[in-house]
Amino acid sequence: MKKLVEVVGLKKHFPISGSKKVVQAINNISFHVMPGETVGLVGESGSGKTTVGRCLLGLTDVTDGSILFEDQDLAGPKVRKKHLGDLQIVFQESMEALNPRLPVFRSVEEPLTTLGFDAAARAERVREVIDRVGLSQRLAKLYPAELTGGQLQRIGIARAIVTRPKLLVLDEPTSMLDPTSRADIIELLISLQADLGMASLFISHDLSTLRHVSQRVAVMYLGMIVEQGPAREVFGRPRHPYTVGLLSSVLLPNPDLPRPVPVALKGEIPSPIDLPTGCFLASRCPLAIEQCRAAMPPAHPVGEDHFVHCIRHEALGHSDEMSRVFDAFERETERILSIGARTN
Ligand SMILES: Nc1ncnc2c1ncn2[C@@H]1O[C@H](COP(=O)(O)OP(=O)(O)OP(=O)(O)O)[C@@H](O)[C@H]1O
Repeated sequence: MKKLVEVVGLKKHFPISGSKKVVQAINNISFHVMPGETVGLVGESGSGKTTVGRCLLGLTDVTDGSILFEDQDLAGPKVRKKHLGDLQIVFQESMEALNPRLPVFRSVEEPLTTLGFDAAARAERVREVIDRVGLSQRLAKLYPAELTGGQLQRIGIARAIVTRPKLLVLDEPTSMLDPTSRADIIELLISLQADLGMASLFISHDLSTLRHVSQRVAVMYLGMIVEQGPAREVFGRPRHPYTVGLLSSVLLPNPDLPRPVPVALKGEIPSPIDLPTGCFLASRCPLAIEQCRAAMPPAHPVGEDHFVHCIRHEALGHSDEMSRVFDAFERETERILSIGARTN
């Protein structure tokens, strides 16, 4: 099957005013999204997830590399224009994407106006998507300030799907919501995707949500993808010390879960302005050896469609301790996601 989106060697560096240095937000990443699939992009705050989404949408220019959509480079203005309605984004807070002075249906129809739809076609599409996201038509006449967080997020989703996109970028779409609204929105997104056949890039630092929604997942650290592969493999048998550390840290607040964690990352995250040579994780990784500090590790295949940038991935092994941690992670995921089901 043809790839829907292919990102090749993407770099994004932000200049710092009054300095020759730059913020190295994205450092040579490559990944793809197949039609209809959900790819999860996970990483701690500042790892570059939002910047990847913004580059895809053309909201920020890229420093190097290319983004292909159905084999065409989006860098060409004509190609970007041709695919304007094909790529859409849902932000963490839809309030920011909506005009506070307009009833929300006007914000939902805006992307159609840009695409040149006439008033009657716009009205029909808006009615259709308001229904589809589970809101009453009455609510669409209200102003953003009159809606709850969950309703606003549904409006943000309606606005994004109104052009019938092939790729939806979801940038932390549930992180500002209470647990019940969060579970509802996740279920809505899953059902929309099944009905409309859209692909999505689901950006989140919430591993439990990503485990639930993604078919494949890419783990970011300091602007690099350190591990990518099928979600069940990456979450069930992670092969990069950073992924193991990230999963272990989710479980730490719960005293009933196993410890000590299999990989405890030490120290501070290096600054994206002064990145170290070699592996960016070396200063924090308990498995690091001299060679890790000498050169950036290339991608090692560790399974079908599963890669890690780590020369020590074999040393990670797969202990009983680690299995218990990941079983506990699965149970924690089920528990969190069942909250919405129970309260509905
Ligand atoms: N406009 C900008 N100018 C300068 N630096 C920026 C800009 N936007 C992002 N950055 C920097 O780029 C890096 C990546 O930021 P980004 O927001 O993409 O990370 P993130 O993983 O999405 O984090 P979060 O989960 O907190 O949103 C950070 O160091 C951030 O400070």
